[in-house]
Amino acid sequence: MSIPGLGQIAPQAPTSTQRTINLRPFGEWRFSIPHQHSTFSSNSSAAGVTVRLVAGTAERDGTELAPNCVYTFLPGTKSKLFTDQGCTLEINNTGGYPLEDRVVEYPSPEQSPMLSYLNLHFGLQDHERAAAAHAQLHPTHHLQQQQQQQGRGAGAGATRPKPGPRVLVCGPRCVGKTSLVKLLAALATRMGSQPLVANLNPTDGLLCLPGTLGAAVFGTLMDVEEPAGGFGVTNTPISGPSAVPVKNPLTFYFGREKVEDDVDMWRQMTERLAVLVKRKFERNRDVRVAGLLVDTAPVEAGDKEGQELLGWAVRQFDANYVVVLGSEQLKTELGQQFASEKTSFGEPITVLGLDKSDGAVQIDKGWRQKSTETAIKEYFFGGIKARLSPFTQSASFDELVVFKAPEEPYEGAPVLERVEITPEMAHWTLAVMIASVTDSPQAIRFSSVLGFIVIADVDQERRRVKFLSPVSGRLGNHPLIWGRWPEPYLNLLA
Ligand SMILES: Nc1ncnc2c1ncn2[C@@H]1O[C@H](COP(=O)(O)OP(=O)(O)OP(=O)(O)O)[C@@H](O)[C@H]1O
Repeated sequence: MSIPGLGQIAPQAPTSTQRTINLRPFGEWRFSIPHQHSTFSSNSSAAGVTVRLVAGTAERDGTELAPNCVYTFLPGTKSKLFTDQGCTLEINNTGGYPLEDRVVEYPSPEQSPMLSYLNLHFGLQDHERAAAAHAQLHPTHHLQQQQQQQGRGAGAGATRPKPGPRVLVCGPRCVGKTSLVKLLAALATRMGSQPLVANLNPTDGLLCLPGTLGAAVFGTLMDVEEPAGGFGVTNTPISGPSAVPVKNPLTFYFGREKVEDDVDMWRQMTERLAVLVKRKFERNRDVRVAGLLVDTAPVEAGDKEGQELLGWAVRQFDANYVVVLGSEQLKTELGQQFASEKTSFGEPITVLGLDKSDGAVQIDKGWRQKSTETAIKEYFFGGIKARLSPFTQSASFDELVVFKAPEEPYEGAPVLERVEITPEMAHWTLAVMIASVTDSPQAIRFSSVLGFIVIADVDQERRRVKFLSPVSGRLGNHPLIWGRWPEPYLNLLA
């Protein structure tokens, strides 16, 4: 018998952390697992929320989940699983993460924005097939010989081999631009294609830290588990052994958060990236035929300067499709801008408007900052699949050559200034450039990034600096660039 007030604790209903959901065709399971912060600690060793595909098909941004495999989605992931044929998913939150999720189903596929995204993919595949047929009819070596005989360089007009579709995806903030680029890249690779993907939005990094612009060939499976869904830092050779094939990005160090922070530098880097993309097209038939997908920074309707910069990018990359997500007005404005323009191959520039998914959500400043911190941590210490041990190195001030991007860019400002190491640099991430310390500041600024180090400690009296590097060995005569962003939010050695 129990005495009221002093009796036994009423038996608790067992709280199950596992549940099963069924999705109809074209349904989505949308989920968000907040970044971990000090007030929350997981009550188990589970690294995140796990999902198993029990029946049917499911994919994250175009990359399919294998049946019966357990996938772990980590804190800091905001995404969806989509099914075209219907599926059953088993979701397990043994760690008790504050998961927010919901199932979204549409009365018919026509009402899901995914249908238009898939149709875009099929349209691009047609274009790719046409480019492949063109390549078959006009083998490159023959064309190059022809150009040489005619005394024309590789840039000469109509005889150049025509690449596959070059698609620039744009739109206002957080409408799902990156998700669409990921989806199109993943679907293309599923068809055996090897498209190039370029990122012109410094707030994100493509297979690299935020603050960079870059491009990479996507010819293999993407990592569905990492928070950035295959575009993050854990998919590169620096991240060590990986179950998912790594990609080799070509990266420029912008060192600022937004395009507006240094428009002139952004233009110059975009122009150089486009030159390298075209060079890749010239040298690799498969990549050329698969074409290009370009992700861009947010631009709103009515933003004349933003649209002018989009126009610049379209011309540099010779894009023949401009996909505008989530703004009919922006689509109209860009349609007018490109109405009478043609690519260098004489193709019209087609502006397509697509609806945004209502699942694409605004990412607030705090979430972004946490994602940036996570990317930096993962770069040096690895993710859940592969832990990395960065090397702590010590050097005298005279051994490192550091350049700094000017605080506030102004017309005629030097691209870089040589600086002494100071305590102010502690905890900043510096880019290691593929250049020599004897190169000109211009050559260093526009060389590509070899990797990053983080300054751990500066001892001004002894003129020594301690830093973390993902690889052992001296930096040799590689110069370093100290950018203006991402700021040192965290002490990696704490
Ligand atoms: N259908 C969806 N369901 C759930 N989440 C989604 C969906 N589509 C996109 N998201 C998520 O919404 C967020 C914003 O999407 P995304 O990053 O693709 O937008 P964006 O337009 O590229 O953003 P930005 O303007 O910051 O570059 C991301 O976390 C993405 O994973």
